[in-house]
Amino acid sequence: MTLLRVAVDAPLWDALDYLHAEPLPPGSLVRAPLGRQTVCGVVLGPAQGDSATAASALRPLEGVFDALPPLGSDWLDLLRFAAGYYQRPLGELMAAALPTWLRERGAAAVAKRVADWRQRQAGTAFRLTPAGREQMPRTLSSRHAALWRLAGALGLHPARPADSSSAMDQGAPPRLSVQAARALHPKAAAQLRAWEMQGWVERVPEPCRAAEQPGAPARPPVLQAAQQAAVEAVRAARGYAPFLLFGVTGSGKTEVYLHLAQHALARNPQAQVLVLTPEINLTPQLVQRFAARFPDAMLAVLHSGLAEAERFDHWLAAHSGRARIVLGTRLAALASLPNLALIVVDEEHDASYKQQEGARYSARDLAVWRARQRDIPVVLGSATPSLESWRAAQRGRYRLLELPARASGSMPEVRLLHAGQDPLLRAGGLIGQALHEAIAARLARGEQSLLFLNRRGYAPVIRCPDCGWLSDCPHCDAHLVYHRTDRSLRCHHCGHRAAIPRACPECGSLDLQPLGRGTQRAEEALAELFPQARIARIDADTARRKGAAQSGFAQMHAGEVDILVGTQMITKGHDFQRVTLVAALNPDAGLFTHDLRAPERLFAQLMQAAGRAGRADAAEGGTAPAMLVQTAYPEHMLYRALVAHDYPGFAAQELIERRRAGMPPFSFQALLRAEHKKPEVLEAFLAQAAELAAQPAREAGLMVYPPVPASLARLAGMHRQHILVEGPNRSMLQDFLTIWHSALVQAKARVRWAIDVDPTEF
Ligand SMILES: Nc1ncnc2c1ncn2[C@@H]1O[C@H](COP(=O)(O)OP(=O)(O)OP(=O)(O)O)[C@@H](O)[C@H]1O
Ligand SMILES: [Zn+2]
Repeated sequence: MTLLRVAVDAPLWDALDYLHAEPLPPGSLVRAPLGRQTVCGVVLGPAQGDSATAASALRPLEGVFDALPPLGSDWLDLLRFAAGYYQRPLGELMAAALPTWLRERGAAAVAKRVADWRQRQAGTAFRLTPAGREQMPRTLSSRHAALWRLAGALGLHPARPADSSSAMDQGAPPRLSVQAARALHPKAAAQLRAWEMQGWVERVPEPCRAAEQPGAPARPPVLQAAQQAAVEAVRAARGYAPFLLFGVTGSGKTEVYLHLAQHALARNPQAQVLVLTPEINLTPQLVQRFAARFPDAMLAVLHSGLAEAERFDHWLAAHSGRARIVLGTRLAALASLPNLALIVVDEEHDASYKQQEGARYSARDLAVWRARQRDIPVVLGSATPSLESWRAAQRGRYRLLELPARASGSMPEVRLLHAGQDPLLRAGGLIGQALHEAIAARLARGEQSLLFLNRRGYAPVIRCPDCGWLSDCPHCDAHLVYHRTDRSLRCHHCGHRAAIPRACPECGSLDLQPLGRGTQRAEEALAELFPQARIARIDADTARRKGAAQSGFAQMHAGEVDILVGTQMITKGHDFQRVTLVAALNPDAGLFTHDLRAPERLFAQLMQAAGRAGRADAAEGGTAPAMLVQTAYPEHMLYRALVAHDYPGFAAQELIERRRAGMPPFSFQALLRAEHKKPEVLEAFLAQAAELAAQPAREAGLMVYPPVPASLARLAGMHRQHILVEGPNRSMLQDFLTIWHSALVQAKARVRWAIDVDPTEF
């Protein structure tokens, strides 16, 4: 028997020791007993002989996932680093990094699925060989209808052998999956095997793919000079090299990623490329573009929207090294990728890269850490970089690559519509005079408009005009939002639902009124103003139905929608070809909050939204692309920078403010977040926490602020407060956190608390 140290899938601060018949290499995945359960675990190495566990309490492992290759030492180091940096238990990071399906299964079930997966990968798709292309036509005649169709599906057109030098010949031959072949003829699989024996077709791995199938292999466009320079700079880099690709919307950043991936894959036949994207379901085009460009590379996608078993398959494709391209959301930053050679972080500024519960890691920051660890290039791309990355580029820590112009089409002209001077808006309308006219002009020319506002539902609150009663959530410091479609009131924070009262619960008045506006109300207003228009709405409500958002976007791309209205979901990533008008209905709320990142977010969102207009070269007689912003503050610096499409100007201003206030990126922060049902218990804990922090903070030269309520001070019945710690130096902050954290653990408080390093929400 040997003793092994194992990190288990449980929120424990220490790894545990287990007995096993023979030594196992570090990284081995195992199943280990823990209390009355068994959990997934990862072997860290032999036990150190310092186990707190008494020899009599040592237990043997329950099973070893020997169907899976062990996780690499680089992966273990990544998890250890992340656990240490974010002050979280290793087990919690494992839970974030490993697919749930794996964590919940025994060794036998996993072995079976791995075997099935290997079999599926062994080749269930066929494609023509050069010999088949030449010889097969001689044996086929159109009278054998089934064979004829099968050959046609493989890309061979036997009727016209003379054509073989034309277009068909140049791209990769289409692959035909056995499944698709069977749909043509029940005996198609046997026929394909017979052709395989003749050497006319060959098996190709059927890659893990997202649901959408690639179109014909698309020919890459010739890169423009700025794109070419960016590609060359990254290609020329050796070892760790972080780049910030600052490219305006539509400048062809994705095209740069595709070329970089191509070079990385060509340079090394094992190389894997990791591409992170904020929300994969909103950017299916990205998956399609990669799948189409690399028809022969296995592509895996990793995001939380996959069915659990499916996510395991994709994880396995990455972990086994078979997947050459891995596209995923933030959780993919923690994927096991043994041959990682290049990392791309698309829309690197996006807030969704920061995990906001459990292990609160930043996928972007971990991506950069991984690149350094693996000694490879990492490309952070954005039209509106985070101020952290922008400053890193200014200081020369990241190399700045610029794409200053659109690859096609032109940037929309941004116009600020003064809400205070618009008669329709002043009368309480949602669509002002100028916007009304602009939409009408688009409708007349068959062009599309995209309108967004940041509130879903019908109205953000119901109000009683007689006594001032508001529809508040009983569990949160938030209003219940009125949803007209199912006549409900809903809390967007805790999910609480209530029926709309017939009369005011306070004074009995029957005159309850919706206050403010949400997407449903905007949709209704548009339908009244433009009865002939085809209007679609996409927001978190309509997207709840699986595939609904995708089909909404597909209709938009297909030109079946005239006006798309929605939340910020519709402003991201899509390469719309017919949109010539984008409008922000009411963005002002983002200007005045005490969240230091609110202006940065609002600016990025408006720039992204502007980026959806004018992407194709204007049609003959078409309207010039425009973005309209309805605002009561047209003089605001943020809007002025937007009009000038001036991210660098905006960033310079914001950085001046941040430096003056001593805020990130000029300082480093951590939050102690705490919550409890009883405010007095919460306050006592935070007073104790502040006391524990005082001395080590003084020694490290850090500032500890007094406890303050979170911006949502009560959520689902819990009172929430936090303590902010700030200092000029990351490693001092880290050292302090380690001390403070263990003091807090020892305090054994009854309060739920967590440390959030580099917090982005307050
Ligand atoms: N070199 C090129 N020549 C012609 N067209 C190009 C070129 N590069 C990109 N395009 C086209 O320009 C459009 C915008 O490119 P792409 O989607 O890569 O830009 P992006 O910077 O990633 O956009 P965004 O940030 O707005 O999502 C696409 O339709 C793309 O096919
Ligand atoms: Zn609530």
